[in-house]
Amino acid sequence: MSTDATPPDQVAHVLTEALPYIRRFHGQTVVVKYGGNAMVDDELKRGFARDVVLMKLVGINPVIVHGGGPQIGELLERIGKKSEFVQGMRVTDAETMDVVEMVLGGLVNKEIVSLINTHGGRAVGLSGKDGGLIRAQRLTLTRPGPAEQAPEILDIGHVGEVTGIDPALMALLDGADFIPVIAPIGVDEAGVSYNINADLVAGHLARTLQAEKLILMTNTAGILDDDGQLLTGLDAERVRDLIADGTIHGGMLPKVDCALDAVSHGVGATTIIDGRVSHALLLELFTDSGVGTLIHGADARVS
Ligand SMILES: Nc1ncnc2c1ncn2[C@@H]1O[C@H](COP(=O)(O)OP(=O)(O)O)[C@@H](O)[C@H]1O
Ligand SMILES: CC(=O)N[C@@H](CCC(=O)OP(=O)(O)O)C(=O)O
Repeated sequence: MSTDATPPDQVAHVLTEALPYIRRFHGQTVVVKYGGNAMVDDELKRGFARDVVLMKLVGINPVIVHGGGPQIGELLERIGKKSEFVQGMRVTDAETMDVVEMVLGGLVNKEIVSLINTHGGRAVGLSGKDGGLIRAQRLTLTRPGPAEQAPEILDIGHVGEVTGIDPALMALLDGADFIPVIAPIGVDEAGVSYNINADLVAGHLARTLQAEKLILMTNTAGILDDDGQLLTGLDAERVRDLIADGTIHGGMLPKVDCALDAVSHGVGATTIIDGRVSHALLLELFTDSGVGTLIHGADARVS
């Protein structure tokens, strides 16, 4: 029974609007990237956990990849270490890598697991090291050198790129109705750990699992144009134009990169949504209007 003043016909309308979406996503995998900037207040975090539990209960298979950039920055600051970024990636020396493991694999991961579990779900927290889930190698970044000289190779330490994802553990968890919550840490064959941008992990995972949808939750309404207006639907060509003219930059670049990669490799669609909006996940998945920016492939369904 509804406890607020919402008229019954509106409640009925919302539920019937959701029905075709529930049918469409039933049995499908949806990868959700929960960005550190979207984890801003306790009420929003509880709303996120409830949305994930609801997804699971209506037969969707949610897989959560979380970030935690601001949370890593906070702990580094507390121990008197400065955060430095090169091309959007955190320079990660051995000490920083320890902090990344503590914050992502420990604090943030377990907080999300605990929230989902207290709202009726069965979440399991993992980093990419568990079960060899995320294989990685050192990411090489370059900067153009002086005229006619080779590009300069930049050393940013333990920053990784995904070389492979082993879906076996995901299948096992899905089969037993658990919700995986994944910290973006990878490991190479020698057992060396890498700090990986969470958007890139989410994109790879969506591709490996052939997800129906990849949802990136961040701290803007979606992709905005130069006048600050929300762009609701973009195809690959338009995204490339927006990158070329500088409208898309900074932290939005890895998101659109992984979105384009995902939709060109079998993922139904990617949406970039505002994690600061209460129940943004439900609005995105189960309403006609959706929220945020949808990036679709050439032959994708636009919904
Ligand atoms: N065209 C754009 N539209 C919206 N945000 C953009 C755009 N280009 C760059 N950005 C920046 O990207 C940021 C989101 O990336 P980021 O800070 O890395 O978020 P997260 O922590 O969620 O991964 C926005 O807050 C904004 O500053
Ligand atoms: C290499 C690199 O930069 N890794 C990120 C990993 C966390 C992340 O991606 O968190 P958000 O999604 O909240 O930004 C970092 O250290 O901040």
